[in-house]
Amino acid sequence: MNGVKTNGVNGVNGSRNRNGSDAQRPLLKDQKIQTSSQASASPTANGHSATRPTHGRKESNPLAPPFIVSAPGKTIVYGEHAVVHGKAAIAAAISLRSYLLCTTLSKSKRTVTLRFSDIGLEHVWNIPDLPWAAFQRPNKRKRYYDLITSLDEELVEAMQPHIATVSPDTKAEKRKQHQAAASAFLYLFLSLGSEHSQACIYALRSAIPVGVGLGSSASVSVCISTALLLQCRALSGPHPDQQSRETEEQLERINRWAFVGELCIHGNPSGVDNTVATNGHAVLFQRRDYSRPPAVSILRDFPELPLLLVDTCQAKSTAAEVAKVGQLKATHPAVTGHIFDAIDSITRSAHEVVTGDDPGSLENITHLGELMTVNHALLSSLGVSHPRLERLRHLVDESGVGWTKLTGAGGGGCAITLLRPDLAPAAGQLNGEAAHSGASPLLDLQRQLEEEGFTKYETTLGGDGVGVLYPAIINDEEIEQDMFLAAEGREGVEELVGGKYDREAWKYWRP
Ligand SMILES: Nc1ncnc2c1ncn2[C@@H]1O[C@H](COP(=O)(O)OP(=O)(O)O)[C@@H](O)[C@H]1O
Ligand SMILES: C[C@@](O)(CCOP(=O)(O)O)CC(=O)O
Repeated sequence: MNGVKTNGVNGVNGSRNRNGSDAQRPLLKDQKIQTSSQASASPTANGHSATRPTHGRKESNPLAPPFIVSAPGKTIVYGEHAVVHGKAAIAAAISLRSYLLCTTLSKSKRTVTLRFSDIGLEHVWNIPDLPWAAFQRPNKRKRYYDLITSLDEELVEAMQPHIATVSPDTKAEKRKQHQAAASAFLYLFLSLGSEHSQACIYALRSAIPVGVGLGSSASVSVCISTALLLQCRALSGPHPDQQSRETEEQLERINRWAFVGELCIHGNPSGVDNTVATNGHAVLFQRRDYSRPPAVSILRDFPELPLLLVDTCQAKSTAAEVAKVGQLKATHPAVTGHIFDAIDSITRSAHEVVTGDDPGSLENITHLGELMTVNHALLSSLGVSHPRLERLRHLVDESGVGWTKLTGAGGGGCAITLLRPDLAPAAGQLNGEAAHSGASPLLDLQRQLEEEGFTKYETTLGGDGVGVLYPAIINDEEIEQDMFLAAEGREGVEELVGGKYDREAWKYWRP
């Protein structure tokens, strides 16, 4: 693993691997790790960088210790769907995250394993059996810094027999979910790795509910992209004294490959989800031309809006909702064009407010709230609402606590409600004790939502993008795969990976 500094941590030398697993021991504290410039000395078989010893005897080549990468989910505040058609959107990272634990195996092993236990996916591929020849043909081979804007159909086809064997006996819907995640992984593994790639187990846990519009797929894609780029030594850092420009470059590299993962999972993504999952905070995002990088402005000072995030618990498919809007556009180009333009104006008006003075004033929140109401109505006119979303909106409207819109693809999934500041508890209190005591229209609403089977998610907006825990050690203890996979629910995973107790251990690329 290149350029990733050991934390000099506590426990790097003395870490305990409690099940004596196949994983290699972590690097020693003072062991030198290659930097990317050193690594670029000679290309490997896959065209990636690596150093070659200059003397006759081979240097020992310790395998990487287990490490974890993590990325947040997101909520689209304004502009979903229109963003697929070249308009602007604002999205913010949420505090729910995915975690990918990568355990390199000894050299005698030649397998790559996915253990994505949230969705019940377990799969093993034999590395030598994978279609390397197709991916490494001179006109097909991709470099880690390439910008890829569409999948190569021939490569997708070459990969197909290896995807068809993923969960063949599960129900169609589940199989689709498994094969989508497996495709994202395999396309990136084949693009960034080689037949000499080290055997590794990739174990995934996510606190982000799957397929409810909170960007679970983008978060997973960012984790996969980061892990594979780290393993092929195409990233430097993250470390705190890294220069801004270099940091931005690493994030850009991660984001480009995460977009490829998103292409595998839902066909026609705008890229806004993976961009916010990579960079964190909030973003103003627009992709006018799919052959070029999108225009992205990171909103680091995105206000702490008092938001309620509610799940209709109605399953939806991003791919299906995006396709539905695409179909409407094909049939009614002028009408949908006007709707997209109106959504674009909403996003721009909201951007002015959130980047202006005092975005949290009653007047500005009212402005933002009214924009949400109109944005929802326009999404509804595109056909991506759902009776459950309309019921939710109706309940919120009746309670008078704020303004609601669907977030993400719609067709079910989640909605966000911006709370009136004169009625809402302070943002920090929204999810805590204060939200459960006393009588208020907000509490009444929350009770009613519960009664009708809606689920509230506790989250804050903004926060860091992709992060790395290298090695996977928290408070002097190595995080073991079995424990990680068995951790109970979101709290169990978060407690294990130590976000709360050992914040220093996690490193982020912060430009
Ligand atoms: N925890 C997870 N483990 C494995 N795969 C996941 C996980 N979360 C999401 N995915 C992948 O992402 C897909 C969901 O993507 P999508 O329908 O776009 O939902 P969302 O709105 O949450 O992004 C799943 O079918 C699966 O392939
Ligand atoms: C509908 C869309 O704008 C957002 C989809 O978000 P999600 O997959 O529902 O989290 C699609 C996209 O931007 O790729």
